[in-house]
Amino acid sequence: MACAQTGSGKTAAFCFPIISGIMKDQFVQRRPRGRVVFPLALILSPTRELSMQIHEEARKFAYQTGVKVVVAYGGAPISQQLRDLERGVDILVATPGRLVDLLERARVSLEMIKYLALDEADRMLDMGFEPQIRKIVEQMDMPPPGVRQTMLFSATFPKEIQRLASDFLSKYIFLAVGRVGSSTDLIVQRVEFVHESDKRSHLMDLLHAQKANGVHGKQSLTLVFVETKKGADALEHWLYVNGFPATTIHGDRTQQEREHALKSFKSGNTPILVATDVAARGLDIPHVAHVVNFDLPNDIDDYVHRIGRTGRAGKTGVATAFFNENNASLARSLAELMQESNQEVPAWLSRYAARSSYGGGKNRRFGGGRFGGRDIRRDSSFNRGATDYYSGGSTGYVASGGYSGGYCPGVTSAWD
Ligand SMILES: Nc1ncnc2c1ncn2[C@@H]1O[C@H](COP(=O)(O)OP(=O)(O)OP(=O)(O)O)[C@@H](O)[C@H]1O
Repeated sequence: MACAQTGSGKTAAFCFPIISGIMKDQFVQRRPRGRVVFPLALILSPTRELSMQIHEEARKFAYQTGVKVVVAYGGAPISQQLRDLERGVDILVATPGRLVDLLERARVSLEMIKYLALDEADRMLDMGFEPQIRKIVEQMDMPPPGVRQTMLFSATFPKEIQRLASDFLSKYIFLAVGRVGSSTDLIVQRVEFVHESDKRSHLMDLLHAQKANGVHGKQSLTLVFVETKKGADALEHWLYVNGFPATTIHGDRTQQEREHALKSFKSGNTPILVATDVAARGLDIPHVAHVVNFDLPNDIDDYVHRIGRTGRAGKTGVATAFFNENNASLARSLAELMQESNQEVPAWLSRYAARSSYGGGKNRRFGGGRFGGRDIRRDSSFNRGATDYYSGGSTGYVASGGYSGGYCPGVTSAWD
């Protein structure tokens, strides 16, 4: 179970060990049985675009190794994906829905899986995805934990989800770089008080100011997050008629439209992308200079992922949030997060924070101890072998700004 801030390079952190493991152990690739294929590794991610991105990265990393990487995701014709699978697959990158489809059609068997990676693991295991993940991991033919190696990666890891995740692991190591759920201080975070009715004109002011400062165009893209699909379409249209070429990505658009929008944004043809949370996690788009939370999410972890679309791989970025009374339940967690990453917290936000209590909205990570920012096995309420795990007197678990890990006795850490 591994946590590190957005943009810090988690994709490589799970891809390299998988590729290297496959090469080193020289697993005998099982020949397809009829039309069934037997991948050795499975990487699951919550969105189609993220699966595509991981596939592209993994293919680069596997260049000339002979390790074959194939992707399968929904919304695209299955026939091409089946043909790709038939050409051979060592690592399968997939979204859960399409994978279940392939398993039910008996075109993929998980019998030979040695490595299972869940990217954005907390999202994969929250309400929406848990049944599909359980089906894939526990009810098909995948080898049990211990026989396969399971890796869970995310920048955030709420307690409850850590608990759930432990079902898929045996004697696991918890690794955290920095504080779990924190945002990188490469991102300058600004929060502005904007009434609902003023949001559009405020956004327009921001965009005009950006333009005046030369921060506009191909080299400095702006990503605007809104709450609803309808809201995304409406804002895109409004921006367009007001002279700011924009495009949009959300769940009601066809996959082709989504891919086209992303391409147009990446290339700078439409330097503004209006998106729902479907674009919040994992997407690595160079030159995103500004993330605007036009509508703030209810969950602070979602905020962390959204702003993490900028300030990646050592680059700096800016994130602006429009806050008003409707977001009061987020005030406390937002103020704490900002403080933690050395940001200036406006006095009015601190006042909101002082008035509100934890547990508002869907602030899962405040379900108990602050930030859920550590290995839950250290909590006395979690008894499943907790003492055994730590009787080795290992190191601290999550140290702010440093590396830390919790180990089972006899397990060596990557940092030793
Ligand atoms: N060692 C490295 N040196 C330079 N760039 C790197 C290195 N490792 C990763 N990168 C680059 O950093 C960027 C961010 O990596 P990646 O997308 O894996 O982040 P992440 O930690 O998965 O973020 P998120 O939590 O948002 O999914 C990518 O463009 C990647 O190519």
